[in-house]
Amino acid sequence: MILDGKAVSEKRLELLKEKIEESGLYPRLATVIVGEDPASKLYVRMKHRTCERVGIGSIGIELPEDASTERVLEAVTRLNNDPDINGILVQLPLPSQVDTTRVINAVAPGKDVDGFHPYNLGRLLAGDPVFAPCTPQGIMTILEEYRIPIQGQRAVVVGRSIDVGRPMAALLLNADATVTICHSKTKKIEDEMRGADILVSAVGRLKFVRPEMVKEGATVIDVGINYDEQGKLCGDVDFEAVRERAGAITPVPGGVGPMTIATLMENTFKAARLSACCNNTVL
Ligand SMILES: NC(=O)C1=CN([C@@H]2O[C@H](COP(=O)(O)OP(=O)(O)OC[C@H]3O[C@@H](n4cnc5c(N)ncnc54)[C@H](OP(=O)(O)O)[C@@H]3O)[C@@H](O)[C@H]2O)C=CC1
Ligand SMILES: Nc1nc(=O)c2c([nH]1)NC[C@@H]1CN(c3ccc(C(=O)N[C@@H](CCC(=O)O)C(=O)O)cc3)C=[N+]21
Repeated sequence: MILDGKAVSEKRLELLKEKIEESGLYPRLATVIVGEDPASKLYVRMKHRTCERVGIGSIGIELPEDASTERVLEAVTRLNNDPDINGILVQLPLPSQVDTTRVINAVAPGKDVDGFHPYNLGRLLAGDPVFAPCTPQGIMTILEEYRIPIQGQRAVVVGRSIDVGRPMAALLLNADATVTICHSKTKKIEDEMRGADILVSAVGRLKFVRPEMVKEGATVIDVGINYDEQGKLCGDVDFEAVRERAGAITPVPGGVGPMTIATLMENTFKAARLSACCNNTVL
C-alpha cells in the first residue's frame, strides 16, 4: 500500500479551511528567511501559498545572507511582540555565522508553530504536547488516516535531529509504541531496522534503506529529501525495491513533505485559537 501523503494533506487542508472559516479568526504566520538558498526560498513560498489557500495571513521577513545573530534575534523579538502575528517560523538551516540555538530559543513558545523551542520539545517529551514539530506530527496524521496500528508496535527511527528524529520518537512513544532511535554511531543498524514494524528514515542519504533492512509487511516512512545523479527528488528509501517487502510505504515526493506543510497550517490555527480564547494560559 502506498501512503499518499499528498492526498491526506489535501483532505486535512480542506477541513482546516472550513474550521478557520467557522472560527471567525484570521490566523497569521510570519516566516523569517536568512540568505538566498533556492531550496529554502521554494519551501517558504510553498508555505505562503498554502496559507493563502486555507485563510491564514502570512508575512515574509527576508534578511541578507550575512545577517548577524543579533539582527535575526531582533526580527524574532519584533514578531514576538506583534499581537497580529500568531505563528513564527524561522526557516532552517541558517547561515553558519548565526547561532541557531539562540534564535530557536528566542521564539515565544506560544508562537512556536515549528515546535523547536525547548519548552515545546519538553512538553512533547513529558507526554503533554502543545506544538509538536510539523514533520513528525504530519507522519502521525498519515499513520492515523490509514489506521496503521501503533500501540505495542516496534518502531525504529533512524536519525536524532531536533526537527525530525527526536520528536518522532517522542510522538511514537506517546502513542504506546516501543521505540528505538538509531544514528550514525549505532552498531548493527541493519538488525535494529529489521526488527521494526514501523520504520522511519530521517537520514538524508540516497538509497539508505534497502529491502534487506526491512521486515516483511513493515510500514516504511521516508522523510529524506535527496537528489539523485539526474537531479531527481528522491527519499532515503530505495523505493522500487523496498515496496515489494513493505506493507505500506510513503513515496517521495508526495509523502511526508506535503504533510509537513499541512501540519504547519494546523499549528498556526492552533496558535491563533490559543491566543484568542485562553490568552495562552495553557502554556
Ligand atoms: N519531508 C520533510 O518535510 C522534511 C524532510 N527533511 C529531510 O529529512 C532528512 C533528515 O533531516 P534532518 O533530521 O533535519 O537531518 P540531520 O542531518 O539533522 O540528521 C540526520 C540524522 O541521520 C543520522 N545519520 C547520518 N548518517 C547515518 C548513517 N550512515 N547511519 C545512521 N544514521 C545516520 C545522523 O546521525 P548523527 O546524529 O549521529 O550525526 C543524524 O541523526 C534530510 O534529507 C532532510 O532534507 C527534513 C525536514 C522535513
Ligand atoms: N523552520 C523550518 N521548518 C521546517 O519545517 C523546515 C525547515 N525549517 N527547513 C527545511 C525543512 C524541509 N521541509 C520540507 C517541507 C516540505 C517539503 C515538501 O512539500 N516536499 C514535496 C516536494 C517539493 C518539491 O518539489 O521540492 C514532497 O515531498 O512531495 C519538503 C521539505 C521543511 N523544513
